[in-house]
Amino acid sequence: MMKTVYTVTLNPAVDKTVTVERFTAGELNRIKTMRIDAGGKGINVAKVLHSFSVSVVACGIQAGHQGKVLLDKLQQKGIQSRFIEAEGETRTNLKVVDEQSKQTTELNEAGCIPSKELLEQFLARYEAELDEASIVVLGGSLPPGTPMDYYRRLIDIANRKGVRTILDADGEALALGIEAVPFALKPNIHELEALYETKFESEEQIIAAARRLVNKGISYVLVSMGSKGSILVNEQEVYRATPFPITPLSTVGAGDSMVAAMAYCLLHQKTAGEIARWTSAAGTITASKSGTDVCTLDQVEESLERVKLQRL
Ligand SMILES: Nc1ncnc2c1ncn2[C@@H]1O[C@H](COP(=O)(O)OP(=O)(O)OP(=O)(O)O)[C@@H](O)[C@H]1O
Ligand SMILES: O=P(O)(O)OC[C@@]1(O)O[C@H](CO)[C@@H](O)[C@@H]1O
Repeated sequence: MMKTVYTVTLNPAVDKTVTVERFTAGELNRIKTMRIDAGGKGINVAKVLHSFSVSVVACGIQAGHQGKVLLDKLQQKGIQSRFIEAEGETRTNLKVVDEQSKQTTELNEAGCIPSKELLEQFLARYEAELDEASIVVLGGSLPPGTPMDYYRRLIDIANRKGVRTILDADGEALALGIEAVPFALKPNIHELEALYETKFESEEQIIAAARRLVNKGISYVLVSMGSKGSILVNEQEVYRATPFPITPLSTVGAGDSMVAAMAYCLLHQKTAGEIARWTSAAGTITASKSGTDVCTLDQVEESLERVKLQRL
């Protein structure tokens, strides 16, 4: 059985992570350390899956010098990539880590604008290559000018071919993507609130919102809630996973590690309870690492029992 995971990152980034002692808006902040990583949600998922020894292909759109930097970084890690080249320049996203508060401030560029022809070319290539995939992960913002229903189209194609999809997006791209009924969704709490234009006052409300999505035919909805952990809902079950204590170094990519762990669990036919545990362990370990550095399989396996899992 084919076990390759395709990750789609239409708007990737070179992530520049800097640390400052104490970030103060409106003042001069001296940088203490700096690192560059290949970034973008699908790319981060590919990094985790590659380190889990899963066959993975990172696809998407790249451009210019920064696009080459990104491809070089993937190559150095041994990650197979199939990116279409656009005009312009792949964006650089700045992540400022405050050493004292342990908070990360993110400044994400909009990204380069792919032409209509290039977007059509990507769709055609995606459709042709999908025959090799067993799971497709669609993650992150759409590049400026991309039709908001682009994820819906990508999910429609995958559904027609019987390939399971995991969607991690926000705003209108998420809302329209849901219409195509992806196999799984990983919204964070803010994305879920924005989707239903509400502020959740209780866990029951979060579960009810996730259930509405499951009732549309989505098999798994995994809601991540930062240090508060996550809630996994499927047709029969609801789980709450509470992470073990960590010192967060950079939470960038923590959600992507959860998505990667979900893909890993689906490939290995794990139960809903196991998915809740694995995804929580993966996200938590990545949150304890610097830059866009991600969890390893050994670290996740060693921490599984430290996740507090409750069936609700
Ligand atoms: N401060 C923290 N302490 C412990 N675990 C954390 C912390 N922050 C994040 N995590 C872990 O990471 C997971 C994902 O976090 P979050 O909900 O912030 O994801 P996200 O918003 O999708 O992140 P991103 O988009 O940056 O990848 C959480 O469910 C939790 O397991
Ligand atoms: O601007 P988007 O596409 O929503 O998010 C992009 C991004 O913030 O997401 C990843 C972390 O999840 C980073 O590697 C990257 O910079």
